Amino acid sequence: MPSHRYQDIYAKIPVLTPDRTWPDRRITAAPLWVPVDLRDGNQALAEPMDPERKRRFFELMVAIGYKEIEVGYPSASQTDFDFVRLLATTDLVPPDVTIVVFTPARPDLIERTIESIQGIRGQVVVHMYAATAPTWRDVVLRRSRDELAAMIQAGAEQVLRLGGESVRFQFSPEVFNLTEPDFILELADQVTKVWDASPERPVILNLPATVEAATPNVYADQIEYMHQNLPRRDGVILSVHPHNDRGTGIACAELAVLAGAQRVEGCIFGNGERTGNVDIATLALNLHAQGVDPMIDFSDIDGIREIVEYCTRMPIHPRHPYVGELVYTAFSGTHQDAIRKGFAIQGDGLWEVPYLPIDPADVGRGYEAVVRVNSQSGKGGIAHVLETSYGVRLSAEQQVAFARHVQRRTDETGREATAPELKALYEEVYGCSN
Ligand SMILES: CC(=O)SCCNC(=O)CCNC(=O)[C@H](O)C(C)(C)COP(=O)(O)OP(=O)(O)OC[C@H]1O[C@@H](n2cnc3c(N)ncnc32)[C@H](O)[C@@H]1OP(=O)(O)O
Ligand SMILES: CC(C)C(=O)C(=O)O
Repeated sequence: MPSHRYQDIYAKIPVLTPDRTWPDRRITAAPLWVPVDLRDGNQALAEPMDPERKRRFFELMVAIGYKEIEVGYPSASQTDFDFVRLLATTDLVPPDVTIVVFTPARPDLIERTIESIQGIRGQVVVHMYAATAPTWRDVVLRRSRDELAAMIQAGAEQVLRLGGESVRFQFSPEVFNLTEPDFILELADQVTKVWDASPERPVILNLPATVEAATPNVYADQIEYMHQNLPRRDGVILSVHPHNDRGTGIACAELAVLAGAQRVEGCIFGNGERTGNVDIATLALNLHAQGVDPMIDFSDIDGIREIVEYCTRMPIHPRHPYVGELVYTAFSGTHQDAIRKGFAIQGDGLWEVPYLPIDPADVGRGYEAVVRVNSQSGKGGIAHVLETSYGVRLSAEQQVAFARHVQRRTDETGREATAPELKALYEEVYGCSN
């Protein structure tokens, strides 16, 4: 492998160490979740969502409890523009939900963005981004730091001038995690000054790991450094936007919250550019599994999944945390045995069933699929299936003996033995139907 072609983050930008407190903290409350499925998720799809899909997705997000929703990139396409107009001219946005629209720092596109939100009731966040990392500055925008700072200043002023009282401002320095920290602080100072950021009218400073570039502890340090050094900190909502290039988007988001982030952007099941945006369902249900109210209702996770799969036209992997078809299922004998014993003593109190981090019923799943039998299974699992599916109780000796029959059959076929197949085999072996 030509690994010599790559360098770690320390060779690229200064990574400053904060007065580090995040390793000793705990997450005791959910941050503000902001889904970007209709923008970052949508821009990553081979077939972007049509108006009907956008609307269904939006209604889903409102129904499960999101309070701030990025609804699109109105200057990118007529579909996006028209969707924002639909929200502005109907009562689809409840009074307690704030919508966010996304724009680059280009005067014509800012103008078009502001045009799209005319007439929206309540507050709207205009989210402006600009690439600030050295490679993007040099290669993509071909602007010096000063030129870029001037462009961002002009964009922030334009949004303020055109936006009116109900608009709030969000700024994202793109590829924050690969931008020099002193430049981020300079830009943060600039935009919060333009907007006169205050607790009453805070500016959202969103610090994206646009492309993951280091271990999550580095991102946590970068976020905590900002948390401790940002100018007008009480007038800033510190937001993060992790992607998943290294497969550590979840860890980055969780450590970032420990490090001071108040708001997290992501997509429900992690759709998004390349390997995806951070997965908000996993983040939220990780909190639920630690006894913290996630503030989003995932009690019908399969209903949510159906809509997300329809809108994105992408299937969800069977091993996907919390929602995958197989994530509450054990095929292996010792796991099945432990689950069965756990179920036998589980009451209404604290959830203590081994190998099941949460009760599947919390997300609307039944218990039928918890134990499935194949050649890796043992007597406990087989007995569990017969008992829960058919009320057939095997004695201890029968369990041992019947498991040998099942083992022979599953070794022969190489397949799973379904509950009806186990019942048929039981009848074959014991010559009875109960
Ligand atoms: C990390 C992110 O997710 S960023 C969001 C990415 N999302 C999208 O791109 C989806 C929607 N995009 C689009 O519809 C189009 O790209 C548009 C309408 C925004 C712009 O379209 P076009 O004018 O055709 O330009 P194009 O798509 O080639 O974009 C590149 C131009 O934008 C400039 N640009 C890129 N980012 C920014 C920014 N944040 N602010 C200002 N200009 C920018 C580039 O420098 C380049 O300009 P140049 O042609 O003068 O070199
Ligand atoms: C927040 C914006 C700029 C974004 O989508 C990203 O950086 O990934």
